Amino acid sequence: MAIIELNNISKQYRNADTNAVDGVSFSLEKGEILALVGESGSGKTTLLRLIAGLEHPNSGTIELDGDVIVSGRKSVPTNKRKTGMVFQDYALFPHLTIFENVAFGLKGLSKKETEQRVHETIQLTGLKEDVKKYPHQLSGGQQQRVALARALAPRPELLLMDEPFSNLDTILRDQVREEVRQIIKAMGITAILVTHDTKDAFSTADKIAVMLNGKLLQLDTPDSLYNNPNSSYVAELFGKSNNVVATVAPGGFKTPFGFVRGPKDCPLSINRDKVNLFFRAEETDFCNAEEPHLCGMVEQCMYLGDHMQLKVCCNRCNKCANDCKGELLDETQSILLKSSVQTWKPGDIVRFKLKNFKVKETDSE
Ligand SMILES: Nc1ncnc2c1ncn2[C@@H]1O[C@H](COP(=O)(O)OP(=O)(O)OP(=O)(O)O)[C@@H](O)[C@H]1O
Repeated sequence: MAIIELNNISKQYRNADTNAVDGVSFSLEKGEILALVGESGSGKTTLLRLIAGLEHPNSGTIELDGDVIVSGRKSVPTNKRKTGMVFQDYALFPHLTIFENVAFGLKGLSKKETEQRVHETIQLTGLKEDVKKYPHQLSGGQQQRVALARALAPRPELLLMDEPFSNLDTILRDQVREEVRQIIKAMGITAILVTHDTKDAFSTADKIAVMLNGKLLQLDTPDSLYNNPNSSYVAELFGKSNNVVATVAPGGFKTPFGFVRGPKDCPLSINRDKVNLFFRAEETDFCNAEEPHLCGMVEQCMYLGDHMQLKVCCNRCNKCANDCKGELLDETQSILLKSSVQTWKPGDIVRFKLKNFKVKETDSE
């Protein structure tokens, strides 16, 4: 059953020319974690605030746990929505202890019930030793957990988190992401987190929604978004990708880098001469001149720690046995390859094959 359902939600701020959120619809099942990703100004925070009740949309409806909470002028107040919120700066009360911070949102419970609920939540979030401390006595990661515990203590149906990891350093961030996911999953709560960091999204969420200019471009599992992006914008957001223009030929495709044999399940009912071959930098293998291969020339090398990223242009010299010279469609095309060997230099000839690629009739943008 859907816990949250948005239908055609739009929001235009006063004096703005365009919608900050533009016709967004999606639903989430109980227990799912969704990450909203997108560049700055794409509308992520506005969407979260609309769900929380901190903003009201110009149009559209929102249902939470089967109840309509937003429709026309109807807007269930924030404190009556079964949502919990974790803010980017945690927004803890500095003069209250951790216990008091976590207890803050608990209304209508007896003293005993409050104590029990706070202790249960604190236990889950691993803060048992810290209940009597004040926020400034805790590390960033611990404060993050207090903010999470405070949002979770009232047992919301939906947890909303705005850039929850952005104040943490890289090492702590990896650890806290994992902890947060485990806590949310252990409680079976549905959650939406806003982030501009795709690593946050990949490591924490079950589904990812990509936003641009207020619109939802694609909502899918991390795997589908990575392997089947519906636009070059989404593809680029999740890692370096290549989109090579190719000519359809018997048995495959002619590209500026050589001939690519068509996969068995390739949609060769393609009704046009030119297509795009989409593949990621890591979906290639280097090979030698004796086996069928594509080739190009290294134009630029970039050291990236454990690997090197090569910018490869089409090979305009005659050193390679692979006859790609006759098939040049667009000599200006270049691709990115990833190599664990770090000895490449500009001008080197690269021979490679595609382990995997997708044929796209047109780029959907
Ligand atoms: N209170 C406001 N009044 C007017 N315009 C606003 C307001 N809040 C946001 N906007 C505008 O709405 C658009 C979406 O902003 P929003 O903060 O939702 O994007 P975002 O994706 O969360 O960005 P960021 O990652 O930088 O936080 C932007 O153009 C922003 O300038």
